[in-house]
Amino acid sequence: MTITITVEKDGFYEVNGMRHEPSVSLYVIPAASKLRRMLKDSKDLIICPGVYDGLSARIAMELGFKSMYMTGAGTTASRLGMADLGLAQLHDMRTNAEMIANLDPFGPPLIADLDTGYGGPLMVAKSVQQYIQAGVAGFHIEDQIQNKRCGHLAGKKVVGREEYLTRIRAAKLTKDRLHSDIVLIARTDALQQHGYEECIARLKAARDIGADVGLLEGFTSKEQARQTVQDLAPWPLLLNMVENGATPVITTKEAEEMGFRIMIFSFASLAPAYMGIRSALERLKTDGVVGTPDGLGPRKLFEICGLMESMKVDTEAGGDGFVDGV
Ligand SMILES: C[C@](O)(C(=O)O)[C@H](CC(=O)O)C(=O)O
Repeated sequence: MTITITVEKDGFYEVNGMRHEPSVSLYVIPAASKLRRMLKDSKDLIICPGVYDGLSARIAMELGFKSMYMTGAGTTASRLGMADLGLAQLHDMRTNAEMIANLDPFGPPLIADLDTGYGGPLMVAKSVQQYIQAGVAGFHIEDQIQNKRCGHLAGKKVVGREEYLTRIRAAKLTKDRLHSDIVLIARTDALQQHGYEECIARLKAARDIGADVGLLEGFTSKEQARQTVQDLAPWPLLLNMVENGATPVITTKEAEEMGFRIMIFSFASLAPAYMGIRSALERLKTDGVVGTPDGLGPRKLFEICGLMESMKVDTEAGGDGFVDGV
């Protein structure tokens, strides 16, 4: 016999088509558990557009993406106005991740960049704890030195294997201590400095400590990407697709066929934001107007940012702020 239980957004659930009032809370599934289930219960590629602020996250949600990635490069660019050179610290990253992860409690789980973990084992433990408390569903932690840089720039340096594994161990112990489902993604940037074999050795060691997913940063060819999936199978791997970076363009279809389980697109919002904002400001400079298309007024933009839901919350509570609309 098959019993189909469908949990609705309001917490009511249906068993074989009959609607029931919840006697237990079925609907507050932590994002981390959601992501873990997505990894476990299906073989589908988990596609995460890179987002870097509230608006880019809202757009990803508007389009129905099932998961998102908070880019450290984008966070650094948007919050600090600086390049991805290890300048964003735990506070910058955690506050951004927390805001994005909590925009919609029923929304897509968020994977967030945790860079190097921002220090020694104690600091890694603190960082992981803060990500868990912020509602982040998964994070990657890497082996670059603290003065790190974007994984797609030359001149990267990594710490020794043992120090890297200390970071992974600190992360794993923290998530276990807090009984969190947060998905631990072990990233290595050792390819430039030490070559492919060292990357595989590092990732295998991270896997043996209990990392859930592996990430080899900056593949230089499609063959190498495919080979890594095979060399580490059946361990799930994440592919970071940065167009015009170190890796040739790999589509979601190709990544799925290669056997990757998660794919992040770090610059999916940042690069288009640059192009869009720049051309609008150019028009302003040359024509004296921004040239915003018809229909794209404040209301439309606020609707993307939850205007209707906010009005509903106020009205349901008896507020009179929106009785005459907006
Ligand atoms: C994935 C990454 O950590 C990010 O911040 O999005 C960056 C992206 C980039 O700067 O190219 C990385 O690959 O190091």
